[in-house]
Amino acid sequence: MNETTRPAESDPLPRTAMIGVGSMGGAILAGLRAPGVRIDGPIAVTTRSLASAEQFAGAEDVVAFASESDPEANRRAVRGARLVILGVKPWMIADAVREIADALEPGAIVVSVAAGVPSAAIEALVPAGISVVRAMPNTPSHLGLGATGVAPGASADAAAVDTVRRLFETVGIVLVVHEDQINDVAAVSGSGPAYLFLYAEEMTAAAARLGFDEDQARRLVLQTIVGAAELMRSTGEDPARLRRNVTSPKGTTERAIAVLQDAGWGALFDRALAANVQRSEELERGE
Ligand SMILES: NC(=O)C1=CN([C@@H]2O[C@H](COP(=O)(O)OP(=O)(O)OC[C@H]3O[C@@H](n4cnc5c(N)ncnc54)[C@H](O)[C@@H]3O)[C@@H](O)[C@H]2O)C=CC1
Ligand SMILES: O=C(O)[C@@H]1CCC=N1
Repeated sequence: MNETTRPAESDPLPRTAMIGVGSMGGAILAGLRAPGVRIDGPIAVTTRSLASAEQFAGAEDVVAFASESDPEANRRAVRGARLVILGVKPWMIADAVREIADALEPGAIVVSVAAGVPSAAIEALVPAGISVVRAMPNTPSHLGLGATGVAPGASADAAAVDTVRRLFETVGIVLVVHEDQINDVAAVSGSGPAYLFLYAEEMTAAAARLGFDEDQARRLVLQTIVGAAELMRSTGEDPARLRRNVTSPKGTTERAIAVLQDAGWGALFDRALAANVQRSEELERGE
């Protein structure tokens, strides 16, 4: 596993197209549109609805095509692109790839962010010479705070991996992994923001039950999460040590932590991550 971080300055990314701009594609797109990110030409995107495409009207850095009103939208978007990001749902990937296959530029790189779609399934549908790379990003990419696993398919050489690594470094940190680890990346960081949001929901609800109003509860919980995350990030300290700093012997935190640990907190994460990986494996089997 090989981790890299966002570079201060690098060559422009090659011309890029994105098929499907939903939660994940939209987050990547927002990250790519941030000041300082340099791309060779406007990013071509396709949305399903015309209304979604119209939000980009007048933008200089994005050209949008809507597939509901233009049957050629996806093919138009990928023409001229050296880098094509597939941002549709896993079960739509095969149809999308069949649709664009013969419009792809020779030598283009196709990046799929879909959970549970092996690179080989995409490689079987594209012309020879196209490189397929899998990526497993997460939605904080929107703010340049993403964590992405990148795994080459058999068709991708080191240069293709490097280009995709650079793409995702513009929106956060990147781990280059073997494809057999990509489901694990999905379980940890791909889905990870949702676990944190669930924690925030539950903490806010519990705080409200203690008597805080909704706004007070939200502010206390949000600032606690942001502050604790920033403390971890800025000090680089082991979270166990930071936890011990909060946990006075015979104090209040100790009692609460004991409740969480007695409830099997650690084992619960093992089960949740295993369930996540299992779901990726089901998607691989088309279930
Ligand atoms: N949401 C997340 O946090 C993450 C999602 N992923 C992967 O990202 C992919 C997309 O997931 P989401 O963004 O959550 O789904 P989504 O439903 O929000 O986005 C998919 C988008 O594709 C569009 N679309 C569908 N068919 C299209 C077509 N023929 N032409 C153009 N656009 C089309 C839809 O209108 C929608 O906006 C999935 O494969 C998922 O496994 C990966 C990592 C994290
Ligand atoms: O829930 C999903 O299937 C996708 C993959 C990782 C995060 N969201």
